[in-house]
Amino acid sequence: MKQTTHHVIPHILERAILVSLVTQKEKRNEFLTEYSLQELVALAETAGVQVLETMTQNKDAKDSKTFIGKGKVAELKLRLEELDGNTAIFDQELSGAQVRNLEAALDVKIIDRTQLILDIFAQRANTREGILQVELAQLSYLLPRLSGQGKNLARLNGGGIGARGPGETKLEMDRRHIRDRIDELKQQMQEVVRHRVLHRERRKKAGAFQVALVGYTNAGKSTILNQLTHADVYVQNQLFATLDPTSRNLKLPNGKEIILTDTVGFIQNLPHDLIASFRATLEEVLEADLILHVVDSSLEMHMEQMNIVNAVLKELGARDKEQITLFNKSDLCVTTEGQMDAAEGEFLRISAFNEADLELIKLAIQEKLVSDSKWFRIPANKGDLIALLYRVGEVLETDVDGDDMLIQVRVNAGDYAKNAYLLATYEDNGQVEEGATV
Ligand SMILES: Nc1nc2c(ncn2[C@@H]2O[C@H](COP(=O)(O)OP(=O)(O)OP(=O)(O)O)[C@@H](O)[C@H]2O)c(=O)[nH]1
Repeated sequence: MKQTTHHVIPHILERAILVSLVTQKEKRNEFLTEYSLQELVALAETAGVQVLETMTQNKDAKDSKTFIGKGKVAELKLRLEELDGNTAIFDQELSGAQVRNLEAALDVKIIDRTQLILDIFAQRANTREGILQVELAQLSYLLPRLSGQGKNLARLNGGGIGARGPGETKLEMDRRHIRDRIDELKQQMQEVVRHRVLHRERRKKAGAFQVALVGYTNAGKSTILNQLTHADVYVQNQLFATLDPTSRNLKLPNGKEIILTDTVGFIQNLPHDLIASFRATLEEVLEADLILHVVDSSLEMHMEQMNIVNAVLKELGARDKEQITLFNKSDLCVTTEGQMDAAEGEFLRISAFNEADLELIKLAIQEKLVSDSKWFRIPANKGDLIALLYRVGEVLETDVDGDDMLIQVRVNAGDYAKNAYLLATYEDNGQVEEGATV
């Protein structure tokens, strides 16, 4: 019987040589290029590819026809034959013409970094939103790469990378059909986005404090979410184990509940089509009151990873959000003060498996929540103002002092500003410094 779920499609084993081109411009940052190639190995293995070896080509500039140049193509062909390879995976994005020329010259399947990442996403997508987003990204990648009548799609009929995913059967369509399908997917996405916005608004109305876990892929975001909330989110020592955002309630030491959301991992050179297609998901980060930026501090490259995440956050417009950096996996390494100083704002050095560290995370969130709040002293006969406070934010604590009610509220800046003329005179700053000596 034919299986329809993409998880169980029999895997066509790719035996691949991984190729990276270092141009003069990139040479200045050789370390990053080398790291990118190592990462490509991890990505390929995550996608189920057998990696035969890696190959680097130094060149002044890319070759418009074959990307790496004729001589290197000949060398690659020889190695593919010697090692019985059937695939070449390139660390940079290739044009449609380059793919066709390389295919003609090498007679193996040609994949680039973007296509590989899209393939992993296609295997991971589980929700309707994730599936739509991946298919949209795959087709947007494919469309400008089709030649003539789209006959080159035949190369995908063999299955494996580039042919897998939610839109699998649809990848065999011609150009016109692909355009129609992209329009259809965009429409369906609008519906999904509308739902998401409604859902977010509802959550905002409910006044919940929202915290988003962001970070480079494999940094430990899902583990932290699971450990903090006893959730059951898929954790794997693999890249992009989580694709769809997962939200859970988390109770803080003071008894308040907040919403903690795990998001898709970031990676360098995240394909542009993917960022565009996943905007709806990534925008969850924009709604957060606080970002927990998880860093795998056991990696030599963790500073570079941090910068990449910060750059993506900037692209999303989330750069000015409050951040706490969590230098995770401290059980595996010693992170120096100097390295941690590079964090934006506050930071904690933690291990997701250490109970005391988990408490520290909760306390840090609690501190932010409380520092976001104001105390008000409202005379008992001003019931309307008390009701108003419940509308402009989340009431954290109440107390009574003689005839006055003391109310601590995490105010929603916009709503508060509109009502400040009524409320400002009742702000009570003395209350915040609890236990202060007179
Ligand atoms: N030693 C150690 N391992 C950890 C720690 N936190 C997470 N891990 C491991 O790191 C790997 C990745 O963890 P995940 O929680 O899946 O990472 P993620 O950031 O959600 O990954 P993506 O879904 O790829 O974005 C898993 O094997 C975890 O067990 C930690 O503090 N110490």
